[in-house]
Amino acid sequence: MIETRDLTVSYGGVEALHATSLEFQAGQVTALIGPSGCGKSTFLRCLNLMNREIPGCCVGGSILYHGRDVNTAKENLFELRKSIGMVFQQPTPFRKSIRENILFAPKRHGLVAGREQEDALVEESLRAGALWDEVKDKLDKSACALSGGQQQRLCIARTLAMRPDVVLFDEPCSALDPISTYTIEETIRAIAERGICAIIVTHNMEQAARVSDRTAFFYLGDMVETGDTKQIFSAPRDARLADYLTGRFG
Ligand SMILES: Nc1ncnc2c1ncn2[C@@H]1O[C@H](COP(=O)(O)OP(=O)(O)OP(=O)(O)O)[C@@H](O)[C@H]1O
Repeated sequence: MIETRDLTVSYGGVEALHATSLEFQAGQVTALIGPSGCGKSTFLRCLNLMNREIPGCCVGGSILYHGRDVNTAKENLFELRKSIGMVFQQPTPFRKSIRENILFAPKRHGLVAGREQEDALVEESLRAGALWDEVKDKLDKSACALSGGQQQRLCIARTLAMRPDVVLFDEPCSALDPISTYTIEETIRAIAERGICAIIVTHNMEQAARVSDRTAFFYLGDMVETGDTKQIFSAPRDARLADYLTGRFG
């Protein structure tokens, strides 16, 4: 679905991510793990070309999305981000109603026409975000009145409303309590079961083990080891990964 080849990122001429080649499949969750500052978020942000908006940031190498290199100046970001959605660490609802949060991007892209289609998309997206039952009677209320966990699920639902085939999660649970975290992990699994490629940056090793099929470990700007999550956690090959998993650093 999406693949990087020799991807590098530098900020102001200093390389923060060294040549990284990784592949991500449809229907799988991949966790990106590693100590603070190792380049996980930098890597994730490349996949929907977000680093491009950071002054002084330079991205080299290839990002193949359905086999097409999107790391080119002519790539249409508006179109690309329709299919590669992103959920951030802090929930970022718009200051609008729950319903308008869901419909904002689909309307801009002309994906819905008429009340019937809008209602169907709102319900489908909120169900996929595991939020429908809690909000179905207050769709016109402000999204900002929801709890933090509900806001994050709304942001997931809003992303899914665009029917993306890749969803990037940058530490989506770090601001949430354990129950909200559990619900979001279940939602991420359900998203992958629908065939979406989900990629999650997390500091929480238990979360990576629970939620992901595959894991990639980053260290000081290098992608050091990748493999099936079970293997990574039970039989790490690289000594730095083994140390990280046993809490010797990070
Ligand atoms: N906008 C930026 N400008 C300059 N340097 C940056 C920027 N963003 C990240 N960096 C640098 O790139 C390196 C990797 O940072 P990045 O945020 O990708 O790491 P991370 O593994 O996601 O860390 P954390 O887990 O703490 O979020 C760090 O040295 C960081 O200082």
